[in-house]
Amino acid sequence: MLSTNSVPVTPEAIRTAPKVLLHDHLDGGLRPATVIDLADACGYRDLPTSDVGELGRWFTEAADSGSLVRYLETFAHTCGVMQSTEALVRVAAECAEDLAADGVVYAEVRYAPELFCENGLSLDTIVEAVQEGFRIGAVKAKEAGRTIRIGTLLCAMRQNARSLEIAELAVRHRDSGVVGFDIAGPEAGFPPTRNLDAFEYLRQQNAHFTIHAGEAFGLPSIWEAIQHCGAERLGHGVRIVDDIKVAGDGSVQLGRLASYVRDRRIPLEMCPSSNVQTGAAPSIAEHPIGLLTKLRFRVTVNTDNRLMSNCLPSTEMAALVDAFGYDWADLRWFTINAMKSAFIGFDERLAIINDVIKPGYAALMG
Ligand SMILES: O=c1[nH]cnc2c1ncn2[C@H]1C[C@H](O)[C@@H](CO)O1
Ligand SMILES: [Zn+2]
Repeated sequence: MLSTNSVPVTPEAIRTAPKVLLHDHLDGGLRPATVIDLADACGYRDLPTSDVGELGRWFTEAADSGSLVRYLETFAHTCGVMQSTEALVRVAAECAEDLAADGVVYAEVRYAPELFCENGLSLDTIVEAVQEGFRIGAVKAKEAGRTIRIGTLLCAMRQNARSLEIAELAVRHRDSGVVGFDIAGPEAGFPPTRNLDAFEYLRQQNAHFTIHAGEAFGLPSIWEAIQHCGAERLGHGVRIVDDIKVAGDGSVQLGRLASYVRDRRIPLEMCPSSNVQTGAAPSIAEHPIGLLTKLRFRVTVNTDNRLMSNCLPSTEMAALVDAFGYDWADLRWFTINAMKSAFIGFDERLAIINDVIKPGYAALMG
């Protein structure tokens, strides 16, 4: 029951609420002005425009293609300007600052180190530069009165054959901020089972991983990710609705895979705006997140790519409030779901839930 002293659930108030982000790509979250600065500094000449406003709009429009493969083409420009340690440090620092300014208290930010080797940087140097950037950004955020903790996920690209090497890199850096592993890139034609050796290695090492699955391909991809590979979480996972039947009278029947995902509390890293852009969902209002939330799957709300979707964690939540009428209790539920599902240790997760998230929402709920 909400108190009469409850703060109205406005976009501004949502920005102040504590939020947890599990699915955000470093190379999909640059500030447009930074893309232009970095392009100038490194002599990258392929940007479609050097006007900050136009470039921001270009990324959103180009990503708005209805296809994951075309959406992914826009990353050529961000990765193109991230080929030096200076650029990586800057992008990571700004990422931490931007997320903290939006009220994020814990974020897992991911990227594929293999995409930043064009000028000869080693994979280890790349990871160290990004960690340094996150450290600097968190310090700057602290100076601005915001506390943020960032964990890093390393992605291997599905179309390349480097996943074991990247999994080993993640384990090598596990004590300096890398908390897990993922596979990203085109889903159709690149099933997660192509990377079984990497997943086997990670499980042997007691390491954590999530898998992009059920975004541009359906149930077989989700089933393989969970039952063959052992994914702890699903990146997107929207297509799990293909295994749920809603009858005309509103009664709902879950298939075996959907039941398994819900029963095992497998976290769904849902990214509504990104899904509308790639065609995985027709609109925010018709996004499966509404049904999955009603059915109490372990739903979390994420940005995927802040630059390509022109979004922030707070604006994704505000869009859901608009579409589904969610209140503070719902937003707190998404946030606690995400914190419970993070890849950092139990004691740290519990401390953030009890000391930061619950008091933050209590203040808003009155
Ligand atoms: O939503 C996505 N699905 C699959 N791959 C993605 C998505 N968003 C970004 N990526 C890719 C492009 C990036 O270069 C890479 C690593 O962050 O991950
Ligand atoms: Zn993603």
